[in-house]
Amino acid sequence: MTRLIFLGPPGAGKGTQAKALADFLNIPHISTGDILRQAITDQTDLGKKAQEYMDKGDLVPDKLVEDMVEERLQKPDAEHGWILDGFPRTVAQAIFLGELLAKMEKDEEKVVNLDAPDDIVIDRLLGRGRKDDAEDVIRHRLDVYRRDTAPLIKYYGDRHKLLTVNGNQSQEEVTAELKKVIAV
Ligand SMILES: Nc1ncnc2c1ncn2[C@@H]1O[C@H](COP(=O)(O)OP(=O)(O)OP(=O)(O)O)[C@@H](O)[C@H]1O
Ligand SMILES: Nc1ncnc2c1ncn2[C@@H]1O[C@H](COP(=O)(O)O)[C@@H](O)[C@H]1O
Repeated sequence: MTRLIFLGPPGAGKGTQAKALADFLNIPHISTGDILRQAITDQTDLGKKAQEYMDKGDLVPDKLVEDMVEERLQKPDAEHGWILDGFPRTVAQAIFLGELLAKMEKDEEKVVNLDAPDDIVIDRLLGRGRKDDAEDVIRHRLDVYRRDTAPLIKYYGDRHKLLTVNGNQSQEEVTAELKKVIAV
């Protein structure tokens, strides 16, 4: 059973790799950013609440994202594994997820830390062209990552759940390294 969490700065390639690996393993790729962007497109209550945070590159409040993830992980397609991309992003979210998975008796998750240097990820994101990929917003998202999300590397390392993969390689090389690392 594969339950993987992808950690890493914006632009490290989490979405790209999570999608490739989820297709390969035939399990759902659950991206909280994708779910939130869809909610904005659909103009749901959640989307309306999330939009101002996302446009600025700030984190959406924990409770909104936690409820969304709890609902998603209980869907039938998530029964036999998943890859979570973009969640958790704060220690509070990690504690929430740990308790949720323990309650669901599915708490043998592993965490992949996919890293790449700032100059590389900034270049990649400028080329991606999403609404929140303007340079000032990218730099803010990197600051938010360092302040709120990077502490999760130690959090999961302390719990012996952390695997590390170098995101500063070609997409094919990263995929190959990932497959090797998750096989151990
Ligand atoms: N190994 C790679 N080499 C070069 N470009 C890459 C690589 N991996 C991903 N990219 C490109 O970099 C951009 C960002 O990748 P991706 O969306 O997967 O990152 P992310 O970590 O999910 O970012 P975010 O957290 O901002 O959503 C995309 O345009 C993608 O095509
Ligand atoms: N786990 C999350 N907590 C708070 N805010 C989140 C979370 N996941 C996504 N967001 C918001 O969505 C954008 C884009 O996320 P990507 O993972 O880069 O697609 C992010 O900046 C937050 O505003």
